[in-house]
Amino acid sequence: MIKGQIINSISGFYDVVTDQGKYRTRARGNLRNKRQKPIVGDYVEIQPEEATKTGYLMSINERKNSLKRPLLANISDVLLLISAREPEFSPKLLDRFLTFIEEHHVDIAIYISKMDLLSDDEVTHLKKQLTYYENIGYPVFYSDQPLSVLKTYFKTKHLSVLAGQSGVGKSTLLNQLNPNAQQETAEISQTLNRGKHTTRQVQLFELESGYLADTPGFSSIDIQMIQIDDLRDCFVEFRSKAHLCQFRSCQHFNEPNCEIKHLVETGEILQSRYDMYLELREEIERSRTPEYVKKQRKRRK
Ligand SMILES: Nc1nc2c(ncn2[C@@H]2O[C@H](COP(=O)(O)OP(=O)(O)OP(=O)(O)O)[C@@H](O)[C@H]2O)c(=O)[nH]1
Ligand SMILES: [Zn+2]
Repeated sequence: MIKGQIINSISGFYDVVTDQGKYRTRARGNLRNKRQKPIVGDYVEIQPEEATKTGYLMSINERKNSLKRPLLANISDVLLLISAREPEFSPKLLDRFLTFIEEHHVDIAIYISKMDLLSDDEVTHLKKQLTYYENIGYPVFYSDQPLSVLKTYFKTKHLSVLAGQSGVGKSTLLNQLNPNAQQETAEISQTLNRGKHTTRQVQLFELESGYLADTPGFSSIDIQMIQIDDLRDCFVEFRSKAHLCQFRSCQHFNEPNCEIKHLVETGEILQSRYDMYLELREEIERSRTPEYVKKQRKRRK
């Protein structure tokens, strides 16, 4: 029996990378009976068949975390791509994305693409805007920096996920980081066209150390599934200062002696971030999904 990690899943086959190479495996019957469905990112044990580099997937280790869209386990961080232009940079959109991703309890870094479309003044302005985000703890990268800066960051990560709206440059960046990516994608599509009932989960691409996941479908921002009481914790700078509020359960809304509201007044917390918090609260309140249903769905995760 050997240990490895699933890096690809196509039509019931799981490609598992181990110290001894890659094996194309199938889930063993007992896994299926237990209704344990392996997903990309899972650490597993396999029974290898050396001659054919195939094997059986015998067991799945407990997951550190998991995402639903894309379906992935054990991710180390999300690299959120936002374009400086085309589509135009919007702090509101950035805040929405951050909130939505924070809800999954993963590390987040920000990458600003298409910096070449800005004038020098616009570059200065945008970078100034983003220092706030760096100060609250998000690493920020820019497409006008050498790629080596981003590569150094990835050296500390094992399984990263690229996220962002359509057209921001995810594929472009992926191809810069891994020049084989385009070819790998083409090969996978070819395999898929040949199969009949093909379902593709998500594809991992190799980086110098670790993997990067391309994410079809991570572009929608489904704020509605966040429970209203959890929303405040999706704002990192609120989270780190909330212990200074008078009430532990403070929602930073209309409670007295709220440190967060105080910090908004002094300018230490960005007014636009606080406004977004209120906006999202309202959106969640207006959503038709009752809180008890969300709680149930959350429990099932
Ligand atoms: N000027 C400029 N254009 C870029 C940059 N990055 C990407 N683009 C262009 O933006 C367009 C969209 O890029 P993609 O890499 O396909 O974007 P994507 O995020 O993968 O889009 P989806 O596949 O729809 O999710 C393409 O025409 C790219 O050539 C950049 O840094 N500068
Ligand atoms: Zn408060």
